[in-house]
Amino acid sequence: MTTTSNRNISTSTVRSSFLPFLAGIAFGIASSILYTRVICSRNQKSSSSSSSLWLQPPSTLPRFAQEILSNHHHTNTEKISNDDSNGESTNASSPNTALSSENWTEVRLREWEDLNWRDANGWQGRDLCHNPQGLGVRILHYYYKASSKEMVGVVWFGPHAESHRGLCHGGAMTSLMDDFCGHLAFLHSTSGQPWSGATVQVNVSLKKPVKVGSILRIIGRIDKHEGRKIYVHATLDDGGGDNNGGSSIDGEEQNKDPLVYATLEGLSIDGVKMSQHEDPVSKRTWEVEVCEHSGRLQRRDSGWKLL
Ligand SMILES: CCCCCCCC(=O)SCCNC(=O)CCNC(=O)[C@H](O)C(C)(C)COP(=O)(O)OP(=O)(O)OC[C@H]1O[C@@H](n2cnc3c(N)ncnc32)[C@H](O)[C@@H]1OP(=O)(O)O
Repeated sequence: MTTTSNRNISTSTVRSSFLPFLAGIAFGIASSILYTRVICSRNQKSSSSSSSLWLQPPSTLPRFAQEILSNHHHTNTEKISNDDSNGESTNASSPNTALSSENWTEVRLREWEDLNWRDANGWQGRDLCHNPQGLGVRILHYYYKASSKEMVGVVWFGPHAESHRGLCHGGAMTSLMDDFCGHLAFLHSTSGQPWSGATVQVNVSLKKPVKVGSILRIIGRIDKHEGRKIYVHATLDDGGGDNNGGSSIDGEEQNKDPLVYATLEGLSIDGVKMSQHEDPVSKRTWEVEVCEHSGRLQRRDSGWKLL
């Protein structure tokens, strides 16, 4: 009797303490499934949507960039000779006005765009600023005007340019300035060849932090060409207009002074040969042509004709 009742007591005790335990486990499993399915999928969604935001520059460029792209549209081959005339300089501080003067050519190097050609012709990696798949600082376009020795570029600061919490590394801005100084000097070089010269000084003044994901403008000119020394001044800014968030009370866009993020005083030495290669690629020259697809003037290296 005693034994049976003890058994009953112990069975019911076990039942009463085991059931909540089982229920607890079931609840735990259900919660973890719920967490995995709902919370994690939400996290995955947000991380994938935020990362996809940053994999490419935005498809809609700011107004200054659209102006740059539309204002250099030419089809008249007569402009090619004008473009090469080394005329007097224009005011580099009003670039959008200068852009409408019809003498800008898009600068294109095959090694920036044709990655198979690049790999087959001695390059060993990807360009720091011109890699079409690059996620750091990426120059989307360069336009050059020989008559005023000016260049303007559209630049995207991608996710790999980040330093502290959504802000870009000063080195990303400085890399951009180095590239700008070098290529402007190459375009102006007496040799008429890409990569002819070397940048020896890049004095960059960082004025304002650049946010990751920004599209900015770099604009500059050759200040002086003394002997082999080419002095370059450039400004990284937001292009003015509506890019700094300005709009008038009636909603119309205001033209504001551009916000300046950095300035450059650079020096390149003309004609320095940094590479020992002696082949058709190293003998390329700059050629100005009307692009058969867009009808736009382009300053392309002659390597596009090399098989
Ligand atoms: C074909 C492949 C080309 C690749 C090009 C790559 C594009 C680049 O811009 S590379 C970017 C990084 N830059 C570098 O790595 C450059 C490193 N520097 C060097 O290799 C050497 O300094 C080099 C080869 C440029 C020197 O060239 P060299 O022909 O000997 O010039 P050098 O005679 O020393 O100097 C010429 C003038 O520039 C001046 N100068 C040279 N370096 C500097 C400097 N850092 N700051 C100020 N002035 C300078 C000299 O004082 C001299 O002035 P002056 O004529 O009044 O006496």
